[in-house]
Formats: sequence, structure tokens, C-alpha cells
Amino acid sequence: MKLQVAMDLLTVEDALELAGKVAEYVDIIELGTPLIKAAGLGAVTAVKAAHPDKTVFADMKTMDAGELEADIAFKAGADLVSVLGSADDSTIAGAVKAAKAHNKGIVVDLIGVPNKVARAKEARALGATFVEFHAGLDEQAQPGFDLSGLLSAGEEARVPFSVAGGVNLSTIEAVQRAGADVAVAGGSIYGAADPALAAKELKAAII
Ligand SMILES: O=C(CO)[C@H](O)[C@H](O)COP(=O)(O)O
Repeated sequence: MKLQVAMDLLTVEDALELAGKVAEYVDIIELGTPLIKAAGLGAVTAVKAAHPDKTVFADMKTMDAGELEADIAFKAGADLVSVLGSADDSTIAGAVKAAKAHNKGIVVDLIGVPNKVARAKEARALGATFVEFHAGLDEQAQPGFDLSGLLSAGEEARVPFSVAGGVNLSTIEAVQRAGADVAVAGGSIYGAADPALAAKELKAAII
């Protein structure tokens, strides 16, 4: 299982600083949606230039204009770009078309999708590299939230998948047991007193 750091920060400087601290422990460096909205796709270019050996994920969360939005993110240096699973099939297919043109990949984010298992299979059939079983920051803040529903859905879908939803040291082993290909960790790394140590410990917990 690979480890993906989600950098939900707001400036290129902060993103470069965090990426510099954690890159040796992670496989995929994600530019979070707030970062791309605040700083623009130049943030993707800067992180890819600083870490050319890492897979760089632009969390575009595209809902429309799939081919266009994916194309501009790939041109900026992204290796993976996210499209929402709630988008129309044509939006996902458009993004996949752009990915093929750049020899890169599309991740379909199932945030907010009611029937995640069925949509995961459809997304894969549309050409997604993998799907993301994802509970967003607002869903995580609801009382009683835990990852178990996402993990069982991921297991059931039988397609390549990542899991995002407050993954941390106490949950990453369950994420791996569920068969995830990628564990996504945002706040548990960038919010830690020592992000490098947090990333190192998460990486070490992966068998
Ligand atoms: O895409 C996101 C929110 O929409 C986050 O990047 C993702 O949820 C991972 O961060 P965290 O581990 O803090 O949940």
C-alpha cells in the first residue's frame, strides 16, 4: 500500500516546506483543493519541480469540463488528477481522455456519492486509474464518524482504491487490511507537531 500526503495548506511556500519534510516517507504528494484554489496550479508546478521523482496529485475535484480541467492540471505537472464521482459520466470520460493524452491518471473521488460501490465500478469502467473512498473534512466532523463504512465499501468494490477520511496511525492498519492501494493522510501529517515524524510512523505502519 502506498502512502499519500494531502497538503491542505494555503500557500506554495507552506506546501514546499511540508513536502520537503515528508517526501522521503510518502509515495504520492497531493496538492489539496484549498491549496489549488488559493494558490493556483502554479503550486502543482512548484511541487513537481521540487520533487520530480514523486507522483504529484492535483486534487481538482472536477465536477464539469473534465477534459479541460484535467488537461490544465496535467500541463501544470500533475501525474494524477481527481474528478468527482458525482459528476456526469461524460465528465469522467473527458478527464480520462486528457489523462491518456498525457500518459497520466485520473482518480475518481467518491465523496458525497450515496452508492459508492456501484459508482466505483462505473468509474473504473470509465477508465479511472483508481477510485477514492473518501469522507471529507465536514463529514469527519460529524458526531460518531468512523472509517468502517468506507473500508467495507472499498473491500466490496473490488477495484483499485484509496481511502481518505482522517487516516491516522490508529486507522492505517485497518485501511491496509481492507485492501486499499493507497492510504491518504492529510491532517494527521500536516497538523502534527512533527510532520516528518508523523509521515515516517505512518509509513512504518504499512506492512
Ligand atoms: O480531500 C480532502 C478533503 O476534501 C482531504 O485532503 C482528505 O480528506 C485527506 O485529508 P484528511 O486526512 O485530513 O481527511
